[in-house]
Amino acid sequence: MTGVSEREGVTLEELKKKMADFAKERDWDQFHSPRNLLLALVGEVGELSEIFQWRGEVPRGLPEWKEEEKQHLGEELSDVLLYLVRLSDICGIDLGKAALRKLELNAIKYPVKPCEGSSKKHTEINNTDNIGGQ
Ligand SMILES: Nc1ccn([C@H]2C[C@H](O)[C@@H](COP(=O)(O)OP(=O)(O)OP(=O)(O)O)O2)c(=O)n1
Repeated sequence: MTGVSEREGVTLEELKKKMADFAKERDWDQFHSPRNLLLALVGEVGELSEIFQWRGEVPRGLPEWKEEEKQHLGEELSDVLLYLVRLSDICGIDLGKAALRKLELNAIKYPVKPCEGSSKKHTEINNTDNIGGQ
């Protein structure tokens, strides 16, 4: 597609505003209800999954993928992000703040020492252990 901007440092606030403008200009606020947005989000997660479906595990950075395939991946990831941002906005959740808080909670739930090198769920971790490599 031509005339599509590519810029670094985009913020959630900016995406939120652009989605709100996009919907308003089209008189689509009526369709952007929490439930509709959630279903749209899940649909896009399905489309994202299809890209990886049947490929088996793929190496980080997707070195074997064609440029068109990576562009398609970027589009589906963006659909997921945009619906997530919009859903959060419509529900009155500040997604940036909520995500920062969640990161802090994650750090408490998964302290470095017992979790290092382990993919165990927090419910299986004994804080007095240094599990290492499990
Ligand atoms: N009611 C709608 C419909 C679309 N969009 C926006 C958000 C998504 O980023 C994108 C989704 O558009 P499509 O439903 O056309 O889905 P795709 O872009 O994935 O196209 P396709 O399903 O043809 O692959 O458009 C929106 O905000 N509200």
